Amino acid sequence: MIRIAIPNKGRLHDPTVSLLKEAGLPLLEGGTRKLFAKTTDPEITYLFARAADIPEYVQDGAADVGVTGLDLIHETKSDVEVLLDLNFGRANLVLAVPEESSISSASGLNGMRVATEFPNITGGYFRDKGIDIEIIKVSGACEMTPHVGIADAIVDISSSGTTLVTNHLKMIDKVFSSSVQLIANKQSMQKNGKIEQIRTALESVLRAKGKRYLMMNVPAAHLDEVKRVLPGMAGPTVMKVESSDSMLAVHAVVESDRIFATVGDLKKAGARDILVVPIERMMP
Ligand SMILES: Nc1ncnc2c1ncn2[C@@H]1O[C@H](COP(=O)(O)OP(=O)(O)OP(=O)(O)O)[C@@H](O)[C@H]1O
Ligand SMILES: O=P(O)(O)OC[C@H]1O[C@H](OP(=O)(O)OP(=O)(O)O)[C@H](O)[C@@H]1O
Ligand SMILES: [Mg+2]
Repeated sequence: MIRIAIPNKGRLHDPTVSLLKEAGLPLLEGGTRKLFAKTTDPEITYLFARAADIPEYVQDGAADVGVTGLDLIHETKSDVEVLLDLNFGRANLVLAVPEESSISSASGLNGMRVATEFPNITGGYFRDKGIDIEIIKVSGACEMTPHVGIADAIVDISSSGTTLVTNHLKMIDKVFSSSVQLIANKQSMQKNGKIEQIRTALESVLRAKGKRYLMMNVPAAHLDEVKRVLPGMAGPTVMKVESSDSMLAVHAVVESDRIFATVGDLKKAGARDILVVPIERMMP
């Protein structure tokens, strides 16, 4: 039996649930007030927990696998296996001071107070630089603290940067770069191959996200031109069209961000009836 801890609410909940569904492990019974949910695999259950608690749940074996932010894994100093970068929930922990402050680098904060929800990461950052500061631990609304005389600077999460601007703060350094990770308990890793299967399924979804499947008909006389347009990764696959002697069906996998240009070039090279299809999963 494998128990996977996933964020019960907050901004990580929905994207986590969607990704698991795409990987073939949908939540069968949901609802944010539930503690557990089943999936199509009888050997796997979901446990709903706060994103910040998941690293320790996984470290201690309350869950075998977890989905949570790298910042939370480091902050809690959890001893877990990081299996896969799930490539969403990207955010930076940044060092920021009031807009009007003359301080422009971490060293300018020697002897001052820094408010944060991440005392361990923040402490480590300043220690590594040999800068002595006092950490003020807060559990939210960190941006407010410099304006009410509680702190001189903050280390807080920033993604679009809007919150900093709204609160008249400016970033002076990037402290930590985070995104959501798949993690596992170290002992559970040895239990069976199920965790590796989960990792592979998620990886195959992520790999497919940046790709599209292209299908087209190509008159045989134009095949060489069409092949020149199609980037060299895999294929293309070329098949005879049964009803025609001179027409070929060509299939290829193409990077999503090259689709627009590639389709134009394929048309010019003589391809017709071009279809662009999303790919659900790609296994090597
Ligand atoms: N813009 C953002 N603000 C806050 N956290 C973010 C942002 N983008 C990504 N994250 C990541 O989300 C995780 C925090 O998840 P959590 O569930 O606590 O967020 P939340 O949506 O702010 O929940 P809450 O409403 O309880 O504060 C961290 O790993 C953090 O790096
Ligand atoms: O750079 P931005 O895109 O503006 O995002 C960053 C902000 O979002 C988060 O706050 P959240 O909404 O989670 O509120 P909280 O502080 O109560 O957790 C985070 O703590 C920042 O304040
Ligand atoms: Mg928050």
